[in-house]
Amino acid sequence: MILDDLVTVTKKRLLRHQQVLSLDELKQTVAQLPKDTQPNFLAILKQPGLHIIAEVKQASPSKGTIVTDFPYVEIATSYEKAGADAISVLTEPDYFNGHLPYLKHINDHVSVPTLRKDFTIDPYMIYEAKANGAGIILLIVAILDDQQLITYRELAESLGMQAIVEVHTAQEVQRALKSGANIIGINNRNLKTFQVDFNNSLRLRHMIPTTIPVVAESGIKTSEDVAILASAGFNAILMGETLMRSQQKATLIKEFKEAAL
Ligand SMILES: O=P(O)(O)OC[C@@H](O)[C@@H](O)c1c[nH]c2ccccc12
Repeated sequence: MILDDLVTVTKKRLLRHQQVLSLDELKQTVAQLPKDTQPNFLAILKQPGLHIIAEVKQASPSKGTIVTDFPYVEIATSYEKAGADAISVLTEPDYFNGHLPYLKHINDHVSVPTLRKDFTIDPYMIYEAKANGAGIILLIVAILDDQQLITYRELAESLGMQAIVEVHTAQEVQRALKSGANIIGINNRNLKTFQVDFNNSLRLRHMIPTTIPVVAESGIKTSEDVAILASAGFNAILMGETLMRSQQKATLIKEFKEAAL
């Protein structure tokens, strides 16, 4: 199963990274950084309206290569200029063609918060996210146990970052809530089968109290989709492929912002 493979390759990569830079050394680097390097994403989400997290992604296991031309810094700056509230950057190399330095380069050129989009399975990766300028990390409930969900989120928050706790099922929503998640992302894509069901986020939204910001993720394509999610009470949408495939990314973001009003 692909999610298991992703966890396996991530574990191997983690060991390689730790051979180059130990956890202690990485922690020392992070200790030099100011806590609030990026605007607080939770505070942004708590402002009224539907916020847009625009994703920089070259490939995915379900779609293969999405774009061959990939000027990731330009893409990120055009997202920001068009009004994106945050930028998601894939850093997973084996299945998404991501690269951790992309995050650093993008952070050097934008001022909105960035999300390190990866399969976080170890505190080391949370320090890496911080060292590369991220303001947000992703915690996928399907690959973490209850204790990890708590300690990883608390670690991120102690470093001045926020965690999007990602769920796909009702049971996972319950686990996310129990862990004290401050931001929940409902993925329309089942990461085990890659099937996308746009209604998944709409079905699960009501389980989450309105005090906790909720992000709808994956398979969002049209202004109509955006309008539906806005009226269903979502605080943000996370959009990747639709924007990556568009020749007019900025226009599209502006259209989506209009549709959300
Ligand atoms: O490209 P889409 O369908 O707009 O989806 C974006 C985002 O939701 C998706 O990339 C994603 C959601 N959760 C993830 C976890 C890992 C990797 C990728 C993802």
